[in-house]
Amino acid sequence: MDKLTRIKQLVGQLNQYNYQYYVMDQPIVSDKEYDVLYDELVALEKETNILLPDSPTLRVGGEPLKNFASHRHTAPLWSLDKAKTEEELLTWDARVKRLLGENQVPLEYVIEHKFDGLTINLTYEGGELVQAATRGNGAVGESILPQVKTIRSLPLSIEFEGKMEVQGEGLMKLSVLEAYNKKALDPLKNARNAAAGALRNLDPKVTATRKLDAFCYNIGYSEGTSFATHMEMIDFLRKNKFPVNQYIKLCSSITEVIAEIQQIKDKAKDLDFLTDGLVIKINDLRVREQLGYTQKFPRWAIAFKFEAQEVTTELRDVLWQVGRTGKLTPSAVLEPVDIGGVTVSRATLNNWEDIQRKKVKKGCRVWLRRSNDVIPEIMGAIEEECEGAKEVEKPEYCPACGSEVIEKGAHIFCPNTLSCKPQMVSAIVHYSSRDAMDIEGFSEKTAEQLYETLGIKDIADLYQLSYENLISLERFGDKKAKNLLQAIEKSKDCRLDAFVYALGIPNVGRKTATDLANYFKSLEKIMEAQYEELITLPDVGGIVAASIVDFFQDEKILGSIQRLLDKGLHPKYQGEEKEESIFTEKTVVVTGTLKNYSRKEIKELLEKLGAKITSSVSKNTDYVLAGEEAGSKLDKAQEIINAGVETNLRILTEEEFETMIK
Ligand SMILES: NC(=O)c1ccc[n+]([C@@H]2O[C@H](COP(=O)([O-])OP(=O)(O)OC[C@H]3O[C@@H](n4cnc5c(N)ncnc54)[C@H](O)[C@@H]3O)[C@@H](O)[C@H]2O)c1
Ligand SMILES: [Zn+2]
Repeated sequence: MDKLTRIKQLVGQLNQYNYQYYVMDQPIVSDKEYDVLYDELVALEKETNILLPDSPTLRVGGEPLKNFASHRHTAPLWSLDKAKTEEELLTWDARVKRLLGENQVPLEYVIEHKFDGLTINLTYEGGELVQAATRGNGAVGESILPQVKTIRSLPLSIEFEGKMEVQGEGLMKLSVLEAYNKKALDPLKNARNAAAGALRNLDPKVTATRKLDAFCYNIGYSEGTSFATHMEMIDFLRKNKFPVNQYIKLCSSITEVIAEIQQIKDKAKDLDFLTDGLVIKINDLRVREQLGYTQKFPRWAIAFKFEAQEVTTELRDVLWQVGRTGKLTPSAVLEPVDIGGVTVSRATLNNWEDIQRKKVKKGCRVWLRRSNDVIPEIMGAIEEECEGAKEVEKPEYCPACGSEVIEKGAHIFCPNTLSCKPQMVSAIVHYSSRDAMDIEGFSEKTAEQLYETLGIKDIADLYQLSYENLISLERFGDKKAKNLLQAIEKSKDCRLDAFVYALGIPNVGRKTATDLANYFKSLEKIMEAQYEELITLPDVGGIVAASIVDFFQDEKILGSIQRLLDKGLHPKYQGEEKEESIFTEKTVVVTGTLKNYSRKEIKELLEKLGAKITSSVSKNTDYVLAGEEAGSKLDKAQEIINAGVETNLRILTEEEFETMIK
């Protein structure tokens, strides 16, 4: 293909993607796929000097929708040039310095998050928010004032009275998106499009249901004030109570910028809002004026893009796997794809209902998102690319044992708890795991042998195994058999919390098992616990409480537990574990904000160290642990010490505390 043809093809394709992304808020390719084509176009245009008039490299964003009134911005809005590597960043910096020429001042740079939402431009006049608009094509956007007013963090009135345009990004917090998707009939695939789609919805009531947020980062125009630097401008925004993200870093060289990027790059995944990189800007606004703009970007700023955490790929198949509780979970088989530097070929689809809601079919292209290094999740299908795709069939029979399955809520179960192999094998492995009964020597392989060769169909059967049984198994010698028998015997004398965990109650992890043991102190009491009482425990919510109650109402389970007890199992409550420490029996007051502990964490740690925690300071207090911005309690402690009365009271900083417990 000759280059002109390819250029025409790319322009056509990218304009189509732009339309889907900017106008419809329904992208059909990932940003990564878009960027690859865009970069190819930029390179070809440079090489051939051919620039088609409708090339996306000449234009900002997309055209405004006719349904909204259009709004002409006083100061135009721009796109951002981007760098993906340190070299590209250095090239940008060199270009800036070259443009500034000889007698330039040393440059300062600010780094901010690059929020991935919808650009909003807010107009204030006489201290009131009078207009809000999308970026549109940079010169003209859509007027979306009622929609923007649903964002509670944006001020409707401010102190400053001149005319001013404030730019920011409207977004949906990731936790809000997750909560929304749990209930939504039509789950949202991505936080950016969720925010963009909500703000460009004609009905502000719909916008309000999405509970959007915003961060402001620029003043495009302001009457009667001027700022020397970006930092000054940001201060002004903060003073006028605009939502400004707390992260902003001032650097005095490009080397410092690069070091900072290295520092915070990996932390971006943990933020509660979507970002697609960082923005680096020259701090001095007069220098910005000198540098000016290209057709599309400011020359004084650049986006440093991170590796995408969202990609698209093909869903090839869905396999159903049977877990310990008999639940069938769908596991997606994908065409292998690189996501954030890792190649993945499997992903989670939570359950049958999830597959329906997300409208995914075998052969569809799907959106895949990776967060916090867990297994990536399929967010939804690209409906335009599901042609010829086949429905995922709802399993009628267990893939492992062939039993007819049953449905409970959104989930599908194999009811054959007695002879469905994966259920029994994983139940044995869980029961004997270190945090549970700690029976050494139970690999998955061994559990399979017991199931297949010895016909173990119930955990209680483990206590019936004989030396002859075990020695008859493949890869079992005298020593291995004896050790295993001994470990099984030893487990009869077990701790209550370990036993409760070993039972494998759905939604009850090790921590909850310990809490239950500490609270109820005996197996009988836990088995009889009522829902109302369970939910009074600190970390037990409705779902966990209901699982516990249901579990102990199941006849089969009660039978199993009884058989275990008949075999001589004796779960004992051992009392709460407390470490002997300098804090044992000491009275401690915590005040102010600690850097390394939340209130709950420090309370738990101190309790574990044996301290008594109280809330008011007196001369009988032993320690006041004072974090930042400690107030009246710290003053009171100081007073007591200064008064010279007889007291053991000591004030500790967080650092001192940490050295003491080392
Ligand atoms: N998937 C698709 O189909 C598709 C289509 C078009 C564009 N895109 C994506 O969008 C990118 C280009 O889009 P663009 O021009 O809208 O955006 P951009 O990536 O060029 O960035 C400019 C925007 O960044 C935002 N921003 C966020 N935080 C900021 C901060 N701290 N300071 C300044 N600005 C900040 C602003 O809203 C500004 O408008 C492409 O690289 C591509 O990844 C994807
Ligand atoms: Zn089964």
